[in-house]
Amino acid sequence: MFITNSIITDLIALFVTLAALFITYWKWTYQYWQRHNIPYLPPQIPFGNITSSVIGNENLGVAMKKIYDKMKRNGSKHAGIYMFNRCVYFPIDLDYIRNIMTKDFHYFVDRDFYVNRRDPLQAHLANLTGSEWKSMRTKLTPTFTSGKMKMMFQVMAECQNDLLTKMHEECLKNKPIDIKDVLARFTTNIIGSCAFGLECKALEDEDSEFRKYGKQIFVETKFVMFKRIFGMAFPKVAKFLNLSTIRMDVADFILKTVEDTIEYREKNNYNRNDFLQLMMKLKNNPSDPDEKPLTMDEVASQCFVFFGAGFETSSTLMSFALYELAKHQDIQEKLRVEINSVLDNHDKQIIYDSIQDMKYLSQVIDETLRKHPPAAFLNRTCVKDYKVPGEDLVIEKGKGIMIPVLGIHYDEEYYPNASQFDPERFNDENKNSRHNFAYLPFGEGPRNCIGMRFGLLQSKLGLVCLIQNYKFTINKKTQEPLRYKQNSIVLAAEGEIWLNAQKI
Ligand code: HEM
Repeated sequence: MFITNSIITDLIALFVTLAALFITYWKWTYQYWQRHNIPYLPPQIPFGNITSSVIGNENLGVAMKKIYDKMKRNGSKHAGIYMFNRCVYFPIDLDYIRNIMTKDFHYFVDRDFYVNRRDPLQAHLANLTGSEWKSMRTKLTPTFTSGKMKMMFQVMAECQNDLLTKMHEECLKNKPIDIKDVLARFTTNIIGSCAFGLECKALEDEDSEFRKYGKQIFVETKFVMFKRIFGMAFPKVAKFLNLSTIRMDVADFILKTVEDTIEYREKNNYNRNDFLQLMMKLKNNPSDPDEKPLTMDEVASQCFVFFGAGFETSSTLMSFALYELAKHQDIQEKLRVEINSVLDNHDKQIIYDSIQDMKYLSQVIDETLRKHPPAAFLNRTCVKDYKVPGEDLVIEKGKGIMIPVLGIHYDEEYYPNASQFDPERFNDENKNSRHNFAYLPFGEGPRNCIGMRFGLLQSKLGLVCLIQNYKFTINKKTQEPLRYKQNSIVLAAEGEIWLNAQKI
């Protein structure tokens, strides 16, 4: 049934009508924050306030920092942004952020990421929501106490010999070192050993499967990044389209590794005090008889997130720390003096207690995480209508919340001369004089990073071992000023960090 005599004219008319409807609907959506009298920045159809990240070359965390800077300059305590046509609440005042992450946490229990639960390995702690998350978090928390960390330290420490051997080989080549790659191999070995009792051989073997698949988890194509952002903006459409954001070959590898290791342990009655053993207990005989045992997919999902979250964030932290230390030789030397003097008091042994005694090392790490937080933003979903205290605003159930970590970490009000690397910002006096929520590298509240102690410990171990033995300088292959990669979940340097290392 044609309206005109030409099918082409009819199709054009249909297209124009649909485009007009789409634009009208989008424009109407883009009045949401104005209707609620909340400060906002003018959005652009169709990507809203994230055009630079979707089609440009800008990391999403950096885009959020720019929004933070503008809104803060305007004196706003909070704002509203648009991701495609999704309305997202953007708190700026640190007390508002504290309320969301801790005091009123029960309104904001879930994250605001798109998850396709039909994909394998997606039932992990970081993705779970509501009561499923709470129950899993309670089960996994005992794995990460300081007592457990102290116990695991010996296993971690054994991995430093392979790190030093690798560094020795790299130095013999007389070429710049891609330090992130070396350190990601080191943390892959640690997490493989501490979590699964496996020797990953990522430092020794250039083609180690763990390194190959580990890398795949974080190498994001533009298309996968687009699907992630699209899924955040349109979770229902993404679910309907069954959009997948996981690499099936990586999922198959992890699933098979976990299945084989569990089978071996069960057949041989082999017990090891590690993360996998705890998972096996939750699968076979949970302590509470009313508790549903974990399925193999659930067990493998937790292993997957611990593996992924465990090696990439810490190796990123160490790489940025070495970058800053290479740029600031005085700070590098001061750290080396502390390391040598503490180790002298511990028979030159890098043990758990000696690492705890290194105060300046903690400051260097804190300052690195301030300047280069691996998670440049955090997010939450509002799970029931929430009245913002002191404001005439109710955040409706289902709305997303974006917490601009990178923006806060560079706010001159909290960190004067913020682009300067200065570990003294984290001495006791300066630390105590700042608002607690001005520093969020591990998130905050009940949903903060469960592996924080583990991540800090392995990063400290790696830095102590390297700074004690090598002097680092920047190689000119490093692209400066440093820019962050666009298609990367964890903040990473564009073009990698290339260092020269000289044996001491
Ligand atoms: C320097 C190292 C690390 C950094 C900077 C880091 C950072 C973070 C951040 C920012 C979050 C989100 C917190 C929030 O939303 O409030 C997070 C969550 C998480 N991290 Fe880490 N992380 C690190 C190391 C680790 C390690 C070593 C593991 C595991 C072995 C781990 C496992 C997790 C898990 C499972 C979650 C989700 C927690 C939940 O939803 O309950 N992380 N991490």
